[in-house]
Amino acid sequence: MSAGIDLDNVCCDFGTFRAVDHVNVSIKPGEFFSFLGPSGCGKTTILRMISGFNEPTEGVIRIGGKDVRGQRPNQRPTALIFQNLALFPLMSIWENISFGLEVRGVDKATRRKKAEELLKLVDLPGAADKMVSQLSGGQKQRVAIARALAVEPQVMLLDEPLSALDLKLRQHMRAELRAIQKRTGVTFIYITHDQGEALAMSDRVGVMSHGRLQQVADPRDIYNNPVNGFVASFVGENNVFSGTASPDGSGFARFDTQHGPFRARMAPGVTGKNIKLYVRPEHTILSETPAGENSVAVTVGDVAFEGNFISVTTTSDTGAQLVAELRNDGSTKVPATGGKLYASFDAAAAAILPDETAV
Ligand SMILES: Nc1ncnc2c1ncn2[C@@H]1O[C@H](COP(=O)(O)OP(=O)(O)OP(=O)(O)O)[C@@H](O)[C@H]1O
Repeated sequence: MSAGIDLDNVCCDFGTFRAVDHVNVSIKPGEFFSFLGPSGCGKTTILRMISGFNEPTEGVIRIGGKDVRGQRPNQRPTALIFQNLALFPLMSIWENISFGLEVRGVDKATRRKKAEELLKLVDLPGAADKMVSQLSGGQKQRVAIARALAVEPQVMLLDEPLSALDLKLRQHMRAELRAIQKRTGVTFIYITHDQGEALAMSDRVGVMSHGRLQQVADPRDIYNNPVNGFVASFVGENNVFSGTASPDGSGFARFDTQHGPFRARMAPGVTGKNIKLYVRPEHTILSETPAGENSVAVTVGDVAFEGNFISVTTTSDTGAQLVAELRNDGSTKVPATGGKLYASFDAAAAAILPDETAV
């Protein structure tokens, strides 16, 4: 069983400081939803309000359609997993997993059976009688998930559970977590400041800044169609230009900058003083002759070999820095530092966006 969660105009104040500011989102039953944002943007506070450790100052939280205001954490159908797993070192793995059931008075044979089922689910069959110290970091993480699932929560709340693991294991655990979520069908709400993690695992991502939800969309849309400069910059890299836009009424605009005029996408309704043009390094092309519109003469600076791509930092004659990422297919021509080239980008691959716009 899984439940949906509605956050309806939710605010959370600590004294005069507003940590969560009018957050509105409906998370569907069985969805893998991530809150993504920098440190201090209010992610943990949202999770704590859903689990009942904090109450909203304003607004309503519904779990499975029911207003949960006033319900204590243990009365809510949620389970919380932290980075710090707090497994019991003196208990075996199966005892750790079934601890919540023991507290509820479930008999030993049923507990053991349930623990073994859950160990299969998290891909650790045969680990029941091991001790915590005999497991690797990733295996401990799976035991923590099994322990949380043992009490059959309708919603799992995960607070940066992978951040203590090394990079390779973290990447492996992304796929594992996603698979466990799909197998159980339980709603997962995951918080992280790691964009790769959020994009790789989630059905939808909510990007947060300063307590406000900036955009809620599926990972592709977050990356390909960020609604503002904050989302564009937090999720991926960009070349950024300041300037003045003149929309042409067809979803594009001329953008006058000190480096010359450009053309880029501009959604209707985009206004504000702090609009800028954003284009991703992988959409920035280097060529020996100007390549149509949005072309700037540049000098090649740093060339960094990153394995699957080559990152080339260039500077225009007017002082703009443009980074181009060239995909390494084994025969990619690597530009020489000091070389004179043209950097260009397609108008459809660039977007004119405001700084921040909360949803
Ligand atoms: N109990 C509290 N009292 C006062 N301020 C708090 C309290 N809890 C959180 N805050 C503040 O609220 C803001 C949001 O904190 P929160 O822990 O939700 O951020 P976060 O996005 O989860 O950050 P991190 O990724 O660093 O954990 C921060 O500025 C934090 O200092």
